[in-house]
Amino acid sequence: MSTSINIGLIREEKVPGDNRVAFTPQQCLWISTHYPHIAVTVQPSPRRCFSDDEYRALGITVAEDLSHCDILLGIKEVPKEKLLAGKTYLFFSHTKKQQPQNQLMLQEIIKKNITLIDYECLVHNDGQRILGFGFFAGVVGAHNGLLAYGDRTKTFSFKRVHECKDFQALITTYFGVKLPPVKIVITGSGRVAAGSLEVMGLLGIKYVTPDEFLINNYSYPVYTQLKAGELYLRKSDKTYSREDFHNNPGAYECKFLPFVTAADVLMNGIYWDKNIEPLFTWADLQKENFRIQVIADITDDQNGSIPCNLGDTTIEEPVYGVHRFNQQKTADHFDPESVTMMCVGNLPNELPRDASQYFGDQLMKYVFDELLAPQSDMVHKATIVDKGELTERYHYMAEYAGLK
Ligand SMILES: NC(=O)c1ccc[n+]([C@@H]2O[C@H](COP(=O)([O-])OP(=O)(O)OC[C@H]3O[C@@H](n4cnc5c(N)ncnc54)[C@H](O)[C@@H]3O)[C@@H](O)[C@H]2O)c1
Repeated sequence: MSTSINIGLIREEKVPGDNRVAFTPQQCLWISTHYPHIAVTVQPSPRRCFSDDEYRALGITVAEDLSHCDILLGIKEVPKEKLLAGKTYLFFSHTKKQQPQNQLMLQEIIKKNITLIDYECLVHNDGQRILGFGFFAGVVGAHNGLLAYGDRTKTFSFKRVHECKDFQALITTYFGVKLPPVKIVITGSGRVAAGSLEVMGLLGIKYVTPDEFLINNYSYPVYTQLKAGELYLRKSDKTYSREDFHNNPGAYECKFLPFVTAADVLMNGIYWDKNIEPLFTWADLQKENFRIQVIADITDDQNGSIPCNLGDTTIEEPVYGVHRFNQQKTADHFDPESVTMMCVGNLPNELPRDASQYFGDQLMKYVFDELLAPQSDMVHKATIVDKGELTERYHYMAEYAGLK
Protein backbone atom coordinates (compact mmCIF):
# COMPACT_ATOMS: atom_id res chain seq x y z
CA MET A 1 0.00 0.00 0.00
CA SER A 2 1.39 3.43 -0.83
CA THR A 3 1.71 6.05 1.86
CA SER A 4 -1.53 7.95 2.14
CA ILE A 5 -1.31 9.72 5.50
CA ASN A 6 1.62 11.83 6.62
CA ILE A 7 2.02 12.62 10.28
CA GLY A 8 4.49 15.19 11.56
CA LEU A 9 5.93 15.55 15.05
CA ILE A 10 6.56 19.25 15.43
CA ARG A 11 9.40 20.85 17.36
CA GLU A 12 8.25 22.48 20.63
CA GLU A 13 8.79 26.21 20.23
CA LYS A 14 6.95 27.67 23.20
CA VAL A 15 9.19 29.55 25.63
CA PRO A 16 10.25 28.29 28.16
CA GLY A 17 10.98 25.22 26.11
CA ASP A 18 9.41 21.81 26.57
CA ASN A 19 11.37 18.60 26.07
CA ARG A 20 8.50 16.14 25.63
CA VAL A 21 7.16 14.62 22.42
CA ALA A 22 3.97 12.80 21.38
CA PHE A 23 5.73 9.66 20.07
CA THR A 24 9.11 8.17 20.98
CA PRO A 25 11.37 6.76 18.25
CA GLN A 26 10.23 3.21 19.14
CA GLN A 27 6.59 4.23 18.89
CA CYS A 28 7.21 5.84 15.48
CA LEU A 29 8.79 2.57 14.35
CA TRP A 30 5.80 0.65 15.69
CA ILE A 31 3.45 2.90 13.71
CA SER A 32 5.37 2.44 10.48
CA THR A 33 5.34 -1.36 10.97
CA HIS A 34 1.68 -1.68 11.88
CA TYR A 35 0.31 1.07 9.66
CA PRO A 36 2.29 0.82 6.41
CA HIS A 37 0.16 3.53 4.79
CA ILE A 38 1.29 6.06 7.42
CA ALA A 39 4.60 7.90 7.29
CA VAL A 40 5.94 9.87 10.24
CA THR A 41 8.29 12.83 9.82
CA VAL A 42 10.01 14.36 12.83
CA GLN A 43 11.04 18.01 12.84
CA PRO A 44 14.57 18.32 14.23
CA SER A 45 14.92 19.70 17.74
CA PRO A 46 17.95 20.36 19.92
CA ARG A 47 15.88 20.16 23.10
CA ARG A 48 13.64 17.14 22.65
CA CYS A 49 14.30 14.33 25.15
CA PHE A 50 14.91 11.93 22.25
CA SER A 51 17.63 13.20 19.94
CA ASP A 52 17.21 13.49 16.17
CA ASP A 53 19.76 10.70 15.85
CA GLU A 54 17.67 8.37 18.00
CA TYR A 55 14.83 8.78 15.47
CA ARG A 56 17.17 8.44 12.49
CA ALA A 57 18.71 5.29 13.96
CA LEU A 58 15.31 3.61 13.66
CA GLY A 59 14.80 4.79 10.10
CA ILE A 60 12.39 7.62 10.97
CA THR A 61 12.64 10.63 8.66
CA VAL A 62 13.88 13.78 10.36
CA ALA A 63 13.14 16.90 8.28
CA GLU A 64 12.50 20.58 8.82
CA ASP A 65 9.76 20.85 6.22
CA LEU A 66 6.43 19.40 7.35
CA SER A 67 4.35 20.99 4.60
CA HIS A 68 3.53 17.54 3.17
CA CYS A 69 1.99 16.39 6.47
CA ASP A 70 -1.74 16.08 7.04
CA ILE A 71 -1.68 15.77 10.84
CA LEU A 72 0.78 17.58 13.11
CA LEU A 73 1.31 16.48 16.70
CA GLY A 74 2.84 18.67 19.40
CA ILE A 75 2.63 18.99 23.15
CA LYS A 76 2.36 22.64 24.16
CA GLU A 77 0.88 25.72 22.45
CA VAL A 78 2.32 26.56 19.01
CA PRO A 79 3.59 30.14 18.45
CA LYS A 80 1.14 31.67 15.98
CA GLU A 81 3.75 32.49 13.36
CA LYS A 82 4.73 28.81 13.23
CA LEU A 83 1.23 27.52 12.47
CA LEU A 84 0.93 25.95 9.00
CA ALA A 85 -2.27 26.84 7.14
CA GLY A 86 -4.83 24.13 6.43
CA LYS A 87 -3.28 21.47 8.67
CA THR A 88 -4.83 19.39 11.45
CA TYR A 89 -3.04 20.00 14.75
CA LEU A 90 -3.22 18.14 18.04
CA PHE A 91 -1.69 19.74 21.13
CA PHE A 92 -2.65 21.16 24.55
CA SER A 93 -3.98 24.52 23.36
CA HIS A 94 -5.15 25.84 26.76
CA THR A 95 -7.89 27.82 25.03
CA LYS A 96 -11.10 26.20 26.27
CA LYS A 97 -11.15 28.35 29.41
CA GLN A 98 -10.47 31.32 27.09
CA GLN A 99 -7.02 31.82 28.52
CA PRO A 100 -5.94 35.33 27.47
CA GLN A 101 -2.37 34.33 26.62
CA ASN A 102 -3.59 31.99 23.85
CA GLN A 103 -6.27 34.15 22.30
CA LEU A 104 -4.16 35.40 19.39
CA MET A 105 -3.01 31.85 18.66
CA LEU A 106 -6.63 30.67 18.42
CA GLN A 107 -7.54 33.59 16.16
CA GLU A 108 -4.63 32.69 13.89
CA ILE A 109 -5.78 29.05 13.83
CA ILE A 110 -9.15 30.25 12.55
CA LYS A 111 -7.58 32.62 10.04
CA LYS A 112 -5.38 29.87 8.65
CA ASN A 113 -8.23 27.34 8.21
CA ILE A 114 -6.57 24.99 10.63
CA THR A 115 -8.28 22.11 12.46
CA LEU A 116 -7.44 22.10 16.16
CA ILE A 117 -8.01 18.98 18.24
CA ASP A 118 -7.16 19.57 21.88
CA TYR A 119 -5.67 16.64 23.84
CA GLU A 120 -7.26 17.93 27.01
CA CYS A 121 -10.74 17.55 25.49
CA LEU A 122 -10.28 13.89 24.48
CA VAL A 123 -12.34 11.94 27.00
CA HIS A 124 -13.62 8.42 27.53
CA ASN A 125 -17.41 7.86 27.50
CA ASP A 126 -17.60 8.48 31.24
CA GLY A 127 -15.93 11.86 30.89
CA GLN A 128 -12.49 10.82 32.22
CA ARG A 129 -9.63 12.43 30.35
CA ILE A 130 -7.68 10.05 28.12
CA LEU A 131 -4.35 11.85 27.95
CA GLY A 132 -2.33 13.44 30.68
CA PHE A 133 1.07 13.53 32.28
CA GLY A 134 -0.18 13.27 35.85
CA PHE A 135 1.44 9.95 36.74
CA PHE A 136 4.99 11.21 36.18
CA ALA A 137 4.12 14.53 37.82
CA GLY A 138 3.18 12.45 40.85
CA VAL A 139 6.44 10.50 40.71
CA VAL A 140 8.65 13.57 40.38
CA GLY A 141 6.61 15.58 42.88
CA ALA A 142 6.88 12.87 45.54
CA HIS A 143 10.61 12.52 44.92
CA ASN A 144 11.16 16.28 45.10
CA GLY A 145 9.11 16.53 48.28
CA LEU A 146 11.21 13.86 49.96
CA LEU A 147 14.41 15.40 48.62
CA ALA A 148 13.43 18.69 50.26
CA TYR A 149 12.59 16.91 53.52
CA GLY A 150 15.98 15.16 53.50
CA ASP A 151 17.76 18.48 52.89
CA ARG A 152 15.74 20.29 55.49
CA THR A 153 16.24 17.72 58.22
CA LYS A 154 19.75 16.76 57.02
CA THR A 155 18.78 13.12 57.42
CA PHE A 156 19.32 11.81 53.87
CA SER A 157 19.95 13.09 50.38
CA PHE A 158 18.46 12.30 47.01
CA LYS A 159 19.72 12.92 43.50
CA ARG A 160 17.69 15.28 41.32
CA VAL A 161 15.33 13.43 38.98
CA HIS A 162 16.44 15.26 35.84
CA GLU A 163 20.00 14.08 36.46
CA CYS A 164 18.76 10.52 35.89
CA LYS A 165 18.37 9.39 32.29
CA ASP A 166 14.93 7.92 32.93
CA PHE A 167 12.63 6.41 35.55
CA GLN A 168 14.57 3.14 35.60
CA ALA A 169 17.75 5.04 36.42
CA LEU A 170 15.92 6.96 39.14
CA ILE A 171 14.77 3.71 40.71
CA THR A 172 18.34 2.45 40.98
CA THR A 173 19.17 5.50 43.11
CA TYR A 174 16.68 4.27 45.72
CA PHE A 175 18.58 1.09 46.53
CA GLY A 176 19.98 1.22 50.03
CA VAL A 177 18.35 4.53 50.97
CA LYS A 178 17.30 4.55 54.62
CA LEU A 179 14.64 7.11 55.40
CA PRO A 180 13.98 8.45 58.89
CA PRO A 181 10.56 7.77 60.49
CA VAL A 182 8.82 10.43 58.40
CA LYS A 183 5.01 10.62 58.21
CA ILE A 184 3.64 11.46 54.76
CA VAL A 185 0.08 12.29 53.79
CA ILE A 186 -0.93 12.04 50.13
CA THR A 187 -4.15 13.66 48.88
CA GLY A 188 -6.08 12.68 45.74
CA SER A 189 -6.83 9.54 43.81
CA GLY A 190 -6.07 10.41 40.19
CA ARG A 191 -2.97 9.98 38.09
CA VAL A 192 -0.85 12.29 40.23
CA ALA A 193 -1.68 10.36 43.39
CA ALA A 194 -0.93 7.08 41.57
CA GLY A 195 2.55 8.38 40.68
CA SER A 196 3.24 9.44 44.26
CA LEU A 197 2.07 6.05 45.57
CA GLU A 198 4.50 4.39 43.14
CA VAL A 199 7.38 6.23 44.83
CA MET A 200 6.10 5.15 48.26
CA GLY A 201 6.17 1.54 47.05
CA LEU A 202 9.63 1.84 45.50
CA LEU A 203 11.04 3.23 48.73
CA GLY A 204 9.28 0.62 50.85
CA ILE A 205 7.35 3.24 52.82
CA LYS A 206 4.56 1.49 54.68
CA TYR A 207 0.88 2.35 54.19
CA VAL A 208 -1.23 3.00 57.28
CA THR A 209 -4.92 3.93 57.38
CA PRO A 210 -5.85 7.60 57.90
CA ASP A 211 -7.10 6.78 61.43
CA GLU A 212 -3.90 4.97 62.39
CA PHE A 213 -1.88 7.81 60.91
CA LEU A 214 -3.61 10.34 63.14
CA ILE A 215 -3.25 8.38 66.33
CA ASN A 216 0.14 6.69 66.12
CA ASN A 217 3.79 7.54 65.82
CA TYR A 218 6.12 5.06 64.16
CA SER A 219 9.79 4.17 64.24
CA TYR A 220 9.84 3.74 60.43
CA PRO A 221 8.51 5.86 57.52
CA VAL A 222 4.77 5.64 56.79
CA TYR A 223 2.24 7.23 54.48
CA THR A 224 -1.50 7.50 54.24
CA GLN A 225 -3.74 8.53 51.36
CA LEU A 226 -6.81 10.73 51.55
CA LYS A 227 -9.19 10.43 48.61
CA ALA A 228 -11.89 13.05 48.05
CA GLY A 229 -14.41 10.95 49.99
CA GLU A 230 -12.12 11.03 53.04
CA LEU A 231 -11.31 14.70 52.64
CA TYR A 232 -14.68 16.30 51.98
CA LEU A 233 -18.09 15.86 53.63
CA ARG A 234 -21.36 17.56 52.80
CA LYS A 235 -21.95 20.25 55.42
CA SER A 236 -25.65 19.42 55.80
CA ASP A 237 -25.52 15.67 56.48
CA LYS A 238 -21.81 14.72 56.68
CA THR A 239 -22.02 12.36 53.71
CA TYR A 240 -20.08 12.24 50.42
CA SER A 241 -21.34 11.60 46.92
CA ARG A 242 -18.81 11.89 44.14
CA GLU A 243 -21.23 13.26 41.60
CA ASP A 244 -22.74 15.75 44.02
CA PHE A 245 -19.29 16.86 45.16
CA HIS A 246 -18.21 17.48 41.56
CA ASN A 247 -21.38 19.48 40.88
CA ASN A 248 -21.69 21.33 44.22
CA PRO A 249 -18.23 21.53 45.77
CA GLY A 250 -19.26 24.60 47.78
CA ALA A 251 -21.68 22.46 49.81
CA TYR A 252 -18.77 20.42 51.18
CA GLU A 253 -16.34 21.08 54.02
CA CYS A 254 -12.76 19.91 54.17
CA LYS A 255 -11.73 17.42 56.87
CA PHE A 256 -7.96 17.74 56.44
CA LEU A 257 -7.19 19.83 59.51
CA PRO A 258 -6.21 17.03 61.97
CA PHE A 259 -3.55 15.90 59.51
CA VAL A 260 -1.62 19.18 59.84
CA THR A 261 -0.73 18.07 63.35
CA ALA A 262 0.17 14.49 62.39
CA ALA A 263 2.16 14.72 59.12
CA ASP A 264 5.72 15.85 58.38
CA VAL A 265 5.26 15.94 54.60
CA LEU A 266 2.15 16.66 52.53
CA MET A 267 2.02 15.53 48.91
CA ASN A 268 -0.97 17.28 47.39
CA GLY A 269 -2.49 15.71 44.27
CA ILE A 270 -6.20 16.53 44.53
CA TYR A 271 -8.27 18.14 41.83
CA TRP A 272 -9.11 21.68 42.92
CA ASP A 273 -11.24 24.61 41.82
CA LYS A 274 -12.05 27.88 43.53
CA ASN A 275 -15.33 26.58 45.00
CA ILE A 276 -13.57 23.77 46.87
CA GLU A 277 -12.43 24.55 50.42
CA PRO A 278 -8.63 24.66 50.83
CA LEU A 279 -6.97 21.98 52.96
CA PHE A 280 -6.19 24.48 55.75
CA THR A 281 -5.95 28.23 56.32
CA TRP A 282 -3.21 30.76 57.12
CA ALA A 283 -4.52 30.81 60.69
CA ASP A 284 -3.96 27.03 60.94
CA LEU A 285 -0.37 27.50 59.77
CA GLN A 286 0.28 29.75 62.74
CA LYS A 287 -0.89 27.23 65.32
CA GLU A 288 1.79 25.76 67.50
CA ASN A 289 0.86 22.19 66.65
CA PHE A 290 1.20 22.69 62.88
CA ARG A 291 3.67 19.90 62.17
CA ILE A 292 4.05 19.80 58.37
CA GLN A 293 7.54 20.87 57.32
CA VAL A 294 7.44 20.21 53.57
CA ILE A 295 4.57 20.51 51.10
CA ALA A 296 4.96 19.07 47.62
CA ASP A 297 2.05 20.92 46.03
CA ILE A 298 1.77 18.89 42.86
CA THR A 299 -1.74 20.20 42.14
CA ASP A 300 -0.02 23.59 42.17
CA ASP A 301 -2.63 26.35 42.15
CA GLN A 302 -1.42 29.65 43.53
CA ASN A 303 -3.52 30.47 46.62
CA GLY A 304 -5.50 27.33 45.81
CA SER A 305 -5.92 24.18 47.88
CA ILE A 306 -2.74 25.17 49.76
CA PRO A 307 -2.93 28.78 50.96
CA CYS A 308 0.85 29.17 51.26
CA ASN A 309 1.46 28.34 47.58
CA LEU A 310 2.82 31.77 46.62
CA GLY A 311 3.47 30.80 43.00
CA ASP A 312 5.32 28.34 40.80
CA THR A 313 8.86 27.18 41.31
CA THR A 314 11.10 25.88 38.52
CA ILE A 315 12.98 22.65 37.91
CA GLU A 316 16.20 24.61 38.52
CA GLU A 317 14.94 26.13 41.81
CA PRO A 318 12.22 23.73 42.96
CA VAL A 319 11.54 24.99 46.49
CA TYR A 320 11.02 28.11 48.56
CA GLY A 321 10.24 28.65 52.22
CA VAL A 322 7.12 30.46 53.42
CA HIS A 323 7.17 32.02 56.86
CA ARG A 324 4.24 30.64 58.84
CA PHE A 325 3.61 33.92 60.66
CA ASN A 326 4.40 36.76 58.26
CA GLN A 327 3.25 34.83 55.14
CA GLN A 328 6.29 35.95 53.14
CA LYS A 329 8.90 33.90 51.34
CA THR A 330 11.94 33.30 53.58
CA ALA A 331 15.56 33.87 52.62
CA ASP A 332 16.38 30.37 53.84
CA HIS A 333 14.11 27.67 52.31
CA PHE A 334 14.52 25.68 55.49
CA ASP A 335 13.98 28.43 58.08
CA PRO A 336 12.58 26.63 61.18
CA GLU A 337 9.57 28.98 61.24
CA SER A 338 8.83 28.26 57.59
CA VAL A 339 7.17 25.55 55.62
CA THR A 340 9.18 24.41 52.60
CA MET A 341 7.10 24.55 49.41
CA MET A 342 7.75 22.53 46.24
CA CYS A 343 5.52 24.02 43.53
CA VAL A 344 7.08 23.05 40.21
CA GLY A 345 4.46 23.54 37.48
CA ASN A 346 6.09 21.30 34.85
CA LEU A 347 7.15 18.26 36.86
CA PRO A 348 6.89 15.72 33.99
CA ASN A 349 9.69 17.61 32.23
CA GLU A 350 12.08 16.11 34.77
CA LEU A 351 11.27 12.62 33.42
CA PRO A 352 10.49 13.50 29.81
CA ARG A 353 11.43 10.20 28.19
CA ASP A 354 9.07 8.16 30.37
CA ALA A 355 6.37 10.84 30.35
CA SER A 356 6.51 10.93 26.52
CA GLN A 357 6.38 7.17 26.22
CA TYR A 358 3.38 6.95 28.53
CA PHE A 359 1.63 9.72 26.62
CA GLY A 360 2.33 8.07 23.26
CA ASP A 361 1.04 4.73 24.58
CA GLN A 362 -2.28 6.28 25.61
CA LEU A 363 -2.49 8.17 22.33
CA MET A 364 -1.88 4.96 20.38
CA LYS A 365 -4.23 2.83 22.43
CA TYR A 366 -7.25 5.08 22.62
CA VAL A 367 -7.01 7.90 20.08
CA PHE A 368 -5.00 6.93 17.00
CA ASP A 369 -7.59 4.76 15.23
CA GLU A 370 -10.31 7.27 16.06
CA LEU A 371 -8.19 10.00 14.54
CA LEU A 372 -7.80 8.06 11.30
CA ALA A 373 -11.48 7.05 11.10
CA PRO A 374 -13.71 9.08 8.75
CA GLN A 375 -15.97 9.96 11.71
CA SER A 376 -15.32 9.80 15.43
CA ASP A 377 -17.48 11.12 18.19
CA MET A 378 -14.47 11.23 20.54
CA VAL A 379 -12.39 13.31 18.14
CA HIS A 380 -15.34 15.48 17.16
CA LYS A 381 -15.92 16.41 20.82
CA ALA A 382 -12.27 17.45 21.15
CA THR A 383 -12.23 19.46 17.91
CA ILE A 384 -12.32 23.10 18.90
CA VAL A 385 -11.81 24.44 15.38
CA ASP A 386 -12.71 22.50 12.22
CA LYS A 387 -11.06 23.88 9.07
CA GLY A 388 -11.12 27.40 10.45
CA GLU A 389 -14.62 27.21 11.96
CA LEU A 390 -15.33 27.07 15.67
CA THR A 391 -17.35 23.87 16.25
CA GLU A 392 -20.76 24.00 17.92
CA ARG A 393 -19.58 22.70 21.29
CA TYR A 394 -17.10 25.59 21.50
CA HIS A 395 -19.35 28.39 20.20
CA TYR A 396 -19.22 29.94 23.66
CA MET A 397 -15.70 31.05 22.68
CA ALA A 398 -16.88 33.08 19.63
CA GLU A 399 -15.99 36.47 21.09
CA TYR A 400 -12.61 35.22 22.35
CA ALA A 401 -12.01 33.73 18.89
CA GLY A 402 -12.62 37.18 17.34
CA LEU A 403 -15.82 36.12 15.59
CA LYS A 404 -18.19 38.57 17.30
N1 LIG B 1 2.64 20.25 38.80
C1 LIG B 1 2.56 19.58 37.67
O1 LIG B 1 3.52 19.48 36.92
C2 LIG B 1 1.28 18.87 37.32
C3 LIG B 1 1.26 17.94 36.29
C4 LIG B 1 0.09 17.24 36.02
C5 LIG B 1 -1.06 17.54 36.75
N2 LIG B 1 -1.04 18.49 37.71
C6 LIG B 1 -2.26 18.83 38.49
O2 LIG B 1 -2.52 17.84 39.46
C7 LIG B 1 -3.93 17.75 39.71
C8 LIG B 1 -4.38 16.31 39.65
O3 LIG B 1 -4.10 15.81 38.35
P1 LIG B 1 -4.39 14.30 37.93
O4 LIG B 1 -3.63 14.04 36.69
O5 LIG B 1 -4.22 13.40 39.10
O6 LIG B 1 -5.91 14.34 37.54
P2 LIG B 1 -6.86 13.11 37.20
O7 LIG B 1 -7.77 13.62 36.14
O8 LIG B 1 -6.10 11.86 36.98
O9 LIG B 1 -7.61 12.92 38.59
C9 LIG B 1 -8.30 13.94 39.16
C10 LIG B 1 -9.17 13.39 40.26
O10 LIG B 1 -10.08 14.44 40.56
C11 LIG B 1 -11.40 14.00 40.40
N3 LIG B 1 -12.18 15.05 39.73
C12 LIG B 1 -12.36 15.23 38.41
N4 LIG B 1 -13.18 16.28 38.19
C13 LIG B 1 -13.50 16.76 39.40
C14 LIG B 1 -14.32 17.83 39.84
N5 LIG B 1 -15.00 18.63 38.99
N6 LIG B 1 -14.42 18.08 41.15
C15 LIG B 1 -13.76 17.30 42.01
N7 LIG B 1 -12.97 16.26 41.67
C16 LIG B 1 -12.87 16.00 40.38
C17 LIG B 1 -11.34 12.77 39.52
O11 LIG B 1 -12.40 11.92 39.83
C18 LIG B 1 -10.00 12.18 39.86
O12 LIG B 1 -10.07 11.31 40.95
C19 LIG B 1 -4.58 18.65 38.66
O13 LIG B 1 -4.92 19.87 39.28
C20 LIG B 1 -3.51 18.86 37.63
O14 LIG B 1 -3.63 20.12 36.98
C21 LIG B 1 0.12 19.15 38.03
